[in-house]
Amino acid sequence: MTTVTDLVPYEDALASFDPVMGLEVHVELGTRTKMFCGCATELGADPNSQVCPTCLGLPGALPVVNATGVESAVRIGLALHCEIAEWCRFARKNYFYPDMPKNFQTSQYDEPIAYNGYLDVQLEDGEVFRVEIERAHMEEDTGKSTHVGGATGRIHGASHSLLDYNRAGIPLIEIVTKPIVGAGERAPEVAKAYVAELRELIKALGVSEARMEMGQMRCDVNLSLRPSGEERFGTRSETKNVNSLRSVERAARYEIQRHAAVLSSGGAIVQETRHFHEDDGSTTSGRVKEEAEDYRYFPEPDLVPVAPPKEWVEELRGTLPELPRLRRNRLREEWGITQHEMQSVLNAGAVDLIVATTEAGADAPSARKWWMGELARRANEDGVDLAALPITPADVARVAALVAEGSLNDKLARQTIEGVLAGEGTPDEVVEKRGLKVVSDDGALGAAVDEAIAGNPAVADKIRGGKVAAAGALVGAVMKATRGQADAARVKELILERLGVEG
Ligand SMILES: Nc1ncnc2c1ncn2[C@@H]1O[C@H](COP(=O)(O)OP(=O)(O)OP(=O)(O)O)[C@@H](O)[C@H]1O
Ligand SMILES: [Mg+2]
Ligand SMILES: [Mg+2]
Repeated sequence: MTTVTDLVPYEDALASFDPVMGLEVHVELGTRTKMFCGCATELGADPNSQVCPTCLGLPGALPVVNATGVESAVRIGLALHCEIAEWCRFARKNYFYPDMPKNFQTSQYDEPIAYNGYLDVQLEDGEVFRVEIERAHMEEDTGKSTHVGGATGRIHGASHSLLDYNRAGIPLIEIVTKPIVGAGERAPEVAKAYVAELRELIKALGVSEARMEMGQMRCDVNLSLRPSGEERFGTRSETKNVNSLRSVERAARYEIQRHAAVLSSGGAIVQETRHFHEDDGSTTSGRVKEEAEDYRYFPEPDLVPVAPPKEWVEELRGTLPELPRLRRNRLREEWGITQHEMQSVLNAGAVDLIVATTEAGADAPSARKWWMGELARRANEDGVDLAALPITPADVARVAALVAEGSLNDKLARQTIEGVLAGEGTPDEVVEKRGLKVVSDDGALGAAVDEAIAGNPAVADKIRGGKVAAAGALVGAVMKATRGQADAARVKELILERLGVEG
């Protein structure tokens, strides 16, 4: 399948070379309609059911700019601390590719809507690394080709290519970094952290769900090496459409090792696009890359220039949410957890759920405990996102409240959650229907306690002799006999009372 390429061990590559990276991230905006026409953007529609003369580039069709698309672009630019152009145009980027029905992509070239910004990213050890942003510009997505037939199902060897233009014309924002220098051996980690932070930012802005696995956000990883101490950049390779955080990190790492192998053996890097392969983490050659002039960029004659009024831009600046990194650090302190624990919460997609649960009245440790424990396990088992589980933060807060007031113990609380997930109703309804209340009534517990003492005379003697810790075994026996519904603390008190021992 993939051609085997010599690689230099990672540490050796870094001993002789300094990596330079450039990340281009494409984000599909969640607008209702396409960037230049009124076609719907919903996913999953029948192929070629969401197309019109404009997005198919038929002669005589005229595009119109999607105002929400521009607003999203400005908000992204502002959140990235960019300057916003007072006046800018779209440009035609001309190239032939079957998934691009117009034979050009409407993009922006030397007049991007946002430029000169930065995004601070936090690395695993807590250090903050600033990634400078060159520009964020508006453009449109291409269609989708599927290669079928033949032996491999890949483009080479397939007998047919099927084209679906539903995606053609969906608004994209392309965010391009300046060359990232000075990351050294941490370049792959920086790349991953940058894309992760950008994704959080995009989600916080509400402009896209930014689901990488669905292609709503994808990253091109440009990478070159220069001999340590050298000023001039080396020739870059560009690994296209990397679609997970882990893959971004792996692609950068692989390219560092591959470039080092080529350069160390006296070879030269070809400026080309490359494809990343999830299975073995390798990249293979794509096409030799056009230079900008090959695209014959020129200003789009069919679209008016975009001139965002200053007051409007300032108004949008006022609506920006708290930056995700700062919000995470604030919550981390409020919840009293480590950076590492916060990372797990983030990875689980649980930040907002925990916040909502605390807002519904739970304390942060309980909210975190349920979402990161029982519920994370369930989501994992069912292969769904935590947020997709059929339980609300208010439900979780109610369970936590029942535990806090002593009506439920841990085990019963888990059964209550199980009932809610099974669609049996609200936590109170589940408790009622399943009869899950903790039994703390002495009358009801007394018999079980007596039985436990009678059934374990040796343990009872130990306790009488002063070994209070041994009471745990008897508590366990009572819990078992009452199918977990006894109030464990009260049971222990009763046992000690019965045996005439001070607690
Ligand atoms: N020698 C280099 N080594 C590593 N990164 C580089 C180098 N030169 C430029 N870059 C980075 O590579 C990226 C290039 O993206 P850009 O969109 O500007 O151009 P492109 O890749 O030629 O165009 P396209 O949008 O068609 O892919 C930028 O992030 C830039 O900072
Ligand atoms: Mg680019
Ligand atoms: Mg590029």
